[in-house]
Amino acid sequence: MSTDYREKRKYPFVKSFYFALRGIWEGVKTERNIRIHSMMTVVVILLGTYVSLNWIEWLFVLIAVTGTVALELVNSALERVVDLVTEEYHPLARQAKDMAAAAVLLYAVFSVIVGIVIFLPKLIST
Ligand SMILES: Nc1ncnc2c1ncn2[C@@H]1O[C@H](COP(=O)(O)OP(=O)(O)OP(=O)(O)O)[C@@H](O)[C@H]1O
Repeated sequence: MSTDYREKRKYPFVKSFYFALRGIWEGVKTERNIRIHSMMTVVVILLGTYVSLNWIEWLFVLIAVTGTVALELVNSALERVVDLVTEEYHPLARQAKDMAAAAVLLYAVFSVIVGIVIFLPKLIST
């Protein structure tokens, strides 16, 4: 990659927005976990509407679901960067991928706890 390319790389805001949307689309297209979490996001939003969450509950639920998908995207981006740097086995590559996966796992546990705390009492009482 030449320095020249970096100097020219000043895109307007709308174009940067387009790149981000393209990143979401690439993630959904190529990563099974992102597809699963995106579908779960839709299900959770429908369920939240059905049980009439209040605004604080919505806030927690949205932080949980959007955070999970966002972290999955970062994890997938990091996997690609690692694969770009090396296709050989390398302890640092392993650590980088394992740590990124661990971040997703931790956040997924938080999301499940949020889901249980908010939805379980409502579903039991309906
Ligand atoms: N170049 C590498 N060097 C060392 N270990 C690696 C390397 N690439 C992958 N690994 C190990 O294999 C694991 C799985 O890596 P991989 O790239 O297949 O991701 P993944 O978790 O299967 O991703 P996904 O299923 O989300 O696509 C990593 O967490 C890491 O422990």
